[in-house]
Formats: sequence, structure tokens, C-alpha cells
Amino acid sequence: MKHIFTYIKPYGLRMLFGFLIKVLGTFMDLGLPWVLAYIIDEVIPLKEIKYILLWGVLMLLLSIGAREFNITANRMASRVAGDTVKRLRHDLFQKIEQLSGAQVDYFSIPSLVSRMTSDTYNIHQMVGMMQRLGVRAPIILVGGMILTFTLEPVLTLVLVGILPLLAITVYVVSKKGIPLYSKSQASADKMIRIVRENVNGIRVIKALSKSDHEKQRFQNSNEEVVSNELKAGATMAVINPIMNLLLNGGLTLVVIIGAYRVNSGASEVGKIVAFLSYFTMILNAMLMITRIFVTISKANASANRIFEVLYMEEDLKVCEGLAGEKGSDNHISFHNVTFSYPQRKEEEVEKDESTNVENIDFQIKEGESLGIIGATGSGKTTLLNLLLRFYDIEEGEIYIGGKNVKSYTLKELRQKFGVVFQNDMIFADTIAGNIDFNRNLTKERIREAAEDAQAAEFIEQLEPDIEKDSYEYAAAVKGANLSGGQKQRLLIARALATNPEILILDDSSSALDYKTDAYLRTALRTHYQNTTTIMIAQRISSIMNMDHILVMEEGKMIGYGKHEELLRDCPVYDEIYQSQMGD
Ligand SMILES: Nc1ncnc2c1ncn2[C@@H]1O[C@H](COP(=O)(O)OP(=O)(O)OP(=O)(O)O)[C@@H](O)[C@H]1O
Repeated sequence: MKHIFTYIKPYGLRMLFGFLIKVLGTFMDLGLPWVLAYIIDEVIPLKEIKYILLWGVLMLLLSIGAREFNITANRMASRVAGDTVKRLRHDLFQKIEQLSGAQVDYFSIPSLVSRMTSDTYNIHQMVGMMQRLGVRAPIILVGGMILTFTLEPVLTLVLVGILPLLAITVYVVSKKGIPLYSKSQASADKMIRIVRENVNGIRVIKALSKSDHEKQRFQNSNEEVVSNELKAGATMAVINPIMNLLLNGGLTLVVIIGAYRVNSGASEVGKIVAFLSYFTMILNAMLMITRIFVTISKANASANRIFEVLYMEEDLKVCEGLAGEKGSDNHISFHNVTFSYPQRKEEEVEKDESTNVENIDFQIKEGESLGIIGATGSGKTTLLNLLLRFYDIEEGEIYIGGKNVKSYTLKELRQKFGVVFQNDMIFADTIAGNIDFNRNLTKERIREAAEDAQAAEFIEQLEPDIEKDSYEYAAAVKGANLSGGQKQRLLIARALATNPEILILDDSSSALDYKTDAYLRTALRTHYQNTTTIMIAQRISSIMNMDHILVMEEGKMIGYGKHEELLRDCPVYDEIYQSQMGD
């Protein structure tokens, strides 16, 4: 929690000023019943209307002042809370952007999203509440007790008797209720996950007629949420009625004892009336303090989750002084690379000892092309993840241009690449904007890239709003208004647009028809001669003319060479070829 204070510190002066205003407002609130008592007991008996009016005006000024000061202080508190959390969210977002693939896997994406959203919201609530109630409630509690004691020491005993009862009730109920809220939050998270899966996978669910199954799954989860919320709500619901019982019981006692004391001349009516007000104010302050504790305990858990990410040590450090690849003019080299994905945070199972890729060893020269083929899950994408240094390898070395990938800064390294991953993102932007991707490319370059990617033809047929160029056509979120093949071509154009040193296409021509696929390969050969290309493909026809072909199976390379060599030496490759030639 102490880390939060480093975020609050820059607003220290503003907060101090807000606290002072709040203190003034609270003192005015506290003064009101006292002035009322004074008017009833001392001023009214004088039967002088001007004094009554004078004190009445003072009361009015006090209540207006209290209102204004409290409103100003609350507004300042909201601003400080908003600014604090804005900085926190900004830093968290930046940190998440910098996390390595292994670290993202460790936390998991949904958990990072909830740290960015609900956890920062809890901190916002706490920072706001600490300023709004953190000053007011203790002042009312302590100040109120002192005032009631000076007004009516005997009646204060009623208050002293009731306060611990209230504190114990709130403590016992909250201790039971708060864990129930956490449970209900966990079941709500599960329900949200099901909703997300269903929204994302709505087509496949319909296509496979799994709607009923999914409805049932949602229904069960929904019922679990309702039942957990009911339990938590029913437990916490006890607090208010008990509080009311104690409050009303206490007030009745005060009135009865007060009446006796007034009758016997030991007290005055005004003091009893003021005491009744203080009694309500003090019990409410007590409740506020318990609410503050609940908010702090929630925010504490959230702060731990946020700072766990913020203080995560960078794991893809630049390693200076690493030896380069000796005596070679290779552009990309894998030397006996072995790697397995790290364990996820929420995975309690023992880590599977098997590796995801093992002993991968190949070299390609500048401008050459490498095709990778293999069954699903055989480790093809993993090789690209390692080349781009999303993860660090356990054994072996990877070199680009003779330098170990670990000795490049991540920016230097990634600038070498143009990449299209499987299911890559199309953003809700224009076609040109999606190709440019904030890299300030010229219009001509964007068009050339679109032509090479075989995208120009479909782009020119798009119809944007009147009098706009077709490159200004607005793509919908995730490219929902484009076909699968159109999306792939657009993504390839984005990858080609910077004339990259290395082009990576991960299964990104699967939705292209054979003719377009062939044109794309010709364009790559003719216009990107110096670009080293790595292409993962399911179709042998996409990679059969490449300089090298790598065949993967269960994380191992089971074939490497040219098409003819593999047909001869690699039975799996031959089998894939035979099965596809029959298409
Ligand atoms: N982020 C990850 N965390 C843990 N395991 C992973 C991760 N990504 C992939 N794997 C596992 O690593 C293995 C290789 O996956 P990879 O994505 O490289 O396969 P692939 O050959 O590209 O498959 P496909 O053709 O289906 O894309 C699989 O067993 C997969 O379950």
C-alpha cells in the first residue's frame, strides 16, 4: 500500500489545502447543534427577538459555510483521486506494453485487464474516500464525543455504551461478509469470461449448434453469481437494521433519561436536543469509519495486484558484450535452440517438463526465403516468437546479422521486422491508416505496399463516403466489414510497407486463393529481393519454391532443405505433398 503514497505525494499540497477546508466545514457542522442548544437554553428565555434572529443568522451562516466548504473539499478530493489514478493507469499501461511474452503469459491477459480497470477503480475509491471521509469521520467522532461530554456527561454514558456494540456488530458482520463479496466477485469474473468467450466465438458456437450448451453454461454461472451475491448481501444487510435499532434504542434512552434530568433540573432542553443530533452524527461517523476500513482493505488487495505488475523486473534485458556468430555471412541463424513456455501464474499444476521446441538449428542468408510447415502445435509460431525475442531461449543461440538477438535493444531488433501473425488486428481506422500504422509513410508507399500485397484491387473497389479516396474507407473494429482474404492482404500490406529487413508471415496467406497467393509470391520475389522472408504455411504450394523449407513435428525439426530434397528425404513432407496435390 505504501507505494500508492508515491503516486499521491505530488498532490500533497492540494490535499493539505483540501483537508484544511474539510476540517473547517466539519467544525461548522459540529458547531450547529451546540449553537441550537445555546439558542434554546440561553437566548430564547431572554425573550429578545433580535438576539434570537442574530443567533439564527449565525446558524444559517454556519450551515451554508459547512455546505460550501464540504462541497469544495469533496470536489478537490475527486480531482486528486482522478489525477492520482490517471498517473497510475498511465504507468501500468506503459509497463504492460513492455512486459515480455513470458510475463504476459504469467499474469494472463484477463487478469492484466482487470488490474487496469477494476483494481485502479478501487484505488480511486480509496483515495477519494480517504479525503472525503478520512478527515471528517474522526473529527466528528472525537469532536462530537468531547462536545457531548461537556454538554451532558451523564448522557454520554449511553453513547459510550452503544458505540462498542455498533463496532462489534460491524466488525463481526464485515469479517463474514467481505470474504463473501470476494467470492461473489470471483464468480462474476467467471461469468464475464464466459460472456467474452461467447461473444468472441459466437459464429463457431452457432455453426456447431452449441448454443444450448453455452446457454446452460451461462445459466449455471449466472445462478452462481446471484447465489453468492445473495449470501453476501444477506449477511451485510444485517448491519443497517442493527445500526437503526441501536440508533433508535439509544435515542429513546437519551430522551427518557434526558426527560428525567430536565425534570429534576440537572439538565436543559436545548442540551438534550443537541445531544440527540450529536448522537446521530457520531454513530454515522462510526459507520463511515468502518466503510473506510472496508474500502482500504479492498484497495490494499488491488494495490498489491497493481504493484506486482509495476515492479515486475524487466526480463528481456539487453546483454552487452555477447559474442557474435563467428565467420559467417548468415542473416538469420538458429544454433541448437531449445525452449519451453514458462508456467502461468494461476496454473497450480506442476510444470510439464517437455520442451516446446528442441534443438532447432538452421541458417539463412540475406534475401533468402524460408518456409515452415508442420502439424498444428508443432512449434512453428514459437520459432517466430523466439526470433522476435518475445521470449528468451533456454539453450542455444539466435543471431541476426551475426549479432546475438539479446544484444540488440528491443526497439532496434523489432524495427528489422515486418510481421503478420495469425488473426492479427485490424484497427477501427481507414485502410490507409491501417497500413501506415502511425509510421508516417507516404501515400505512394502505402499504395505500393497495397499493390504488392495484392490488396490494391479490392481497396479500389471500396466505396467510402462521397468524394473520398477509397484508401479512406473506414475499416470496422477487428476488420468486421472485410472478408478474411481482404483482411490478410491488408495485414500483409502493413508488414511490407516499411520495406522490412525481415518479413514474417505466419499462416497469413491461408485465406488467399491460389492465384492471389502466387501473385503475392511473385511480388515478394521481384520487389523485396533484399528482404529475408520467413513464411509459415499450411499449403505446400505457398512454400515449395522457397530457398529453404523447415518441417516441424512435436517441437523438433524433422526435415530441412529444398522441396525436391524433402520429397526424397522427409516422409512426412512427402505425405503432406501427396495429400495436397490431390486437392
Ligand atoms: N503462450 C504460450 N504458453 C504456453 N504454451 C504455449 C504458448 N504458445 C504456444 N504454446 C504451446 O507450444 C506448442 C507450440 O505452439 P505453436 O503456436 O508454436 O504451434 P504452431 O506449430 O504454430 O501451431 P499452429 O499451426 O496451430 O499455429 C503447443 O503445444 C502450444 O500449446
